[in-house]
Amino acid sequence: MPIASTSSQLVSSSPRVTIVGAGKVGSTLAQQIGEKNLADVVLLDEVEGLPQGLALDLMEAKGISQHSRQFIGTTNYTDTAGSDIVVITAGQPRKPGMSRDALLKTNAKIVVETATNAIAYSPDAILIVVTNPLDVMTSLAWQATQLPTQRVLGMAGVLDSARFQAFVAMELGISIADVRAIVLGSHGDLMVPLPRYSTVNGVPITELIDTTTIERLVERTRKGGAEIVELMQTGSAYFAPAASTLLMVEAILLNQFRLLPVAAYLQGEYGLHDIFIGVPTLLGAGGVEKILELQLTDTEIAALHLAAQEVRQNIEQARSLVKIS
Ligand SMILES: NC(=O)C1=CN([C@@H]2O[C@H](COP(=O)(O)OP(=O)(O)OC[C@H]3O[C@@H](n4cnc5c(N)ncnc54)[C@H](O)[C@@H]3O)[C@@H](O)[C@H]2O)C=CC1
Ligand SMILES: O=C([O-])CC(=O)C(=O)O
Repeated sequence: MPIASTSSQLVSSSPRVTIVGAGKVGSTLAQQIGEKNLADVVLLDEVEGLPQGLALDLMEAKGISQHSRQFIGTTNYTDTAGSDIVVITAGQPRKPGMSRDALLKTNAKIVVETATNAIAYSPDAILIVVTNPLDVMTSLAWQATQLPTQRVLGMAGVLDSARFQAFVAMELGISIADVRAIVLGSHGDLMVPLPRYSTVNGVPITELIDTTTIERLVERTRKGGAEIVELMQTGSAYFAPAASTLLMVEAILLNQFRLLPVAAYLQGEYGLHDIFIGVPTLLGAGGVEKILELQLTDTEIAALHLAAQEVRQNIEQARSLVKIS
C-alpha cells in the first residue's frame, strides 16, 4: 500500500541549529551535526546556490549516514527562524603569512551583520561565534545582539586543547583517548596552554614529559592554526574546528554540563572584567552555566592578562570600524 505524505508529517519538532557561513567550517559542521543525529540544520550563506546545493547534497547522504535530520540551504534569514543555536562561521579565513588579527577589518562587519540578522529571527538562541579573530568577534557579536552574556560563546579553547592533546599523544606514542589537555586565553599566539592541568589518565604531563619538550609542544599548539594554513596554502583548518564546535553544540542541545574551555564573558573571574576570553566553563542548555576558576600560578595569570590586554586593544580597533547600534 502506498504511504501518503502530508505536509504536517514533514514538519519537524527537532532542535534547530542555524549555521551562518556555508564554507569549509560551516558545511563540515552541518554534516557532523546530521551524522550525530543532533538537530535539523539551516545553512545560510550570502552566495546564492551554495547553501542550497550543500543542503541537497547532505539530504542525499542521509540514507547512507542513517539519520533523520533535515538540512535547509538558504540566503534568507526568515528560514532560520526559531533556531535553538546560531553558529557564526561567516567571514574570510586567513592566508599564509597573515595573523588572525589581520582579518579584523573584513570580518568585523560581516559578524555584526550576520549575528544581528540571525538573532532577530531567533531571539532565544544561544550564539556560538567561530569567525576570526575569535575573541574580538565574539565580543562584537554580543554587543551587536545584546543577548545575555551566558548565551554568547566563542569557539577556540576546545580546538586549541584538542591540538595540545594530539601533540602530547603523538609525542608519547600513546592513545589519545587517555590524554586530556586544557588551553585558556585568546585564540592567537598569546593563548595559555596549561601543562599542569593536562593529564594522561590523571597523571599530569609535567610528570611524564621534560620541560623543554613540553615547551615545544606548547609552541606548536600556539602556532597550530598557522601550521595548517602554511601547509594548505588556501584557507585554514576545518575538520578539527568543526568537530570542536560540534562538541559545544552537543553539550548545549543535550544539556550535558560538559567542562569545556570557551570564550566566555568575564565579570571579575581571574581578575578580568567585561571581556570575552577562553576560560573553563560548564556548558549546558542555558549556554555558559558556570565559569570555573582554576588555581593559576602568577605566571599563568600574567599570561592570561597579557592575552586579555591584546584582545581589548583589538576590540577598540574593531569598534572604530563598525557601527553597533
Ligand atoms: N575559532 C576558530 O578556532 C576557527 C575559526 N575559523 C574562522 O572561521 C571563518 C570561516 O572559515 P572557513 O569556513 O574556512 O571559510 P570559508 O571561506 O570556507 O567560508 C566562509 C563563508 O562565509 C560566507 N560569508 C561571507 N560573508 C558572509 C555574509 N555576510 N553572510 C553570509 N555568509 C557570508 C562566504 O560566502 C563563505 O561561504 C574564518 O574567519 C576562519 O578564520 C576557522 C577555523 C577555526
Ligand atoms: O588558523 C586559522 O586561521 C584558523 C583557526 O583559527 C585555527 O585553525 O585555529
